[in-house]
Amino acid sequence: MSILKAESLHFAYDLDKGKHPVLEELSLEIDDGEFLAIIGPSGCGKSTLLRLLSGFLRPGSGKISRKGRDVLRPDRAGQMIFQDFNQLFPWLTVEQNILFPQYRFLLPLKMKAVRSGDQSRLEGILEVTGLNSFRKYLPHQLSGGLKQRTALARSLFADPQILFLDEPFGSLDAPSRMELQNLLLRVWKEKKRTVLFVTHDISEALLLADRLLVFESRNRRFGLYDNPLPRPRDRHCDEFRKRKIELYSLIESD
Ligand SMILES: Nc1ncnc2c1ncn2[C@@H]1O[C@H](COP(=O)(O)OP(=O)(O)OP(=O)(O)O)[C@@H](O)[C@H]1O
Repeated sequence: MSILKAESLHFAYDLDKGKHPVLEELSLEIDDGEFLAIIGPSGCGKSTLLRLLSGFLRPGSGKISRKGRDVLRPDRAGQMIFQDFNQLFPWLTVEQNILFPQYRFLLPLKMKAVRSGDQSRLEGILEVTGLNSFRKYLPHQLSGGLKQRTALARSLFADPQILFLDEPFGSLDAPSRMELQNLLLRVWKEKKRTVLFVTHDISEALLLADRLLVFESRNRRFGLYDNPLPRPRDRHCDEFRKRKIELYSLIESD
């Protein structure tokens, strides 16, 4: 069943010297529980598309709907995570950061104010994201990988239908990146959420996604491709390498 639908999207940024067109005639339907990666060269419009689909931007023309209802603004059904390590509140601990979106009216946030249902959900999320022993840490005491884990945990706590991830692991070193890729896959399988994932990294897209939206060049062409690789995926096998080369040639074919 489809959870998110974009129909004939057009989008241009307004600049002093006129319009800067980014997307033209983009239509897309995303299934509930699907993992879609969005890839393409720098500046092709990946983040813009994610911001449109999540309601942070409005299209110039065309329509976006979630389960049949127009998407007119961001809401809790969709949670966004960015590449930036500084998306946490520096004065709140890991667990307070996770709780904050639901308890922001209760500042200063006392843990005893947390409802028991939320407390057990928090424990589950700290467990699945491996953050239990860091729950009392402040963001400045965390590595980049732990900060991104906390951002993911916070998004999960809001219990979204869709996770919008904009290069969330882009600033991490290779081992932390692999660790978080595995964590995301685990969470995706366990929680059965829809994931839209922007990345520069073709291997990362092939490793994670069911389907890929590939901006093939800077002139606003795109294609949708199923990822036939069976899970769990091995990035060193011949089939993986072959698909990677095919995708590279699509992106560079301009
Ligand atoms: N707020 C803005 N105002 C004007 N132009 C913008 C704005 N944000 C992005 N752009 C331009 O729109 C185009 C698409 O940007 P976008 O960030 O969506 O691309 P991207 O594919 O995500 O790039 P990258 O991979 O480098 O992050 C680029 O040419 C960019 O310079």
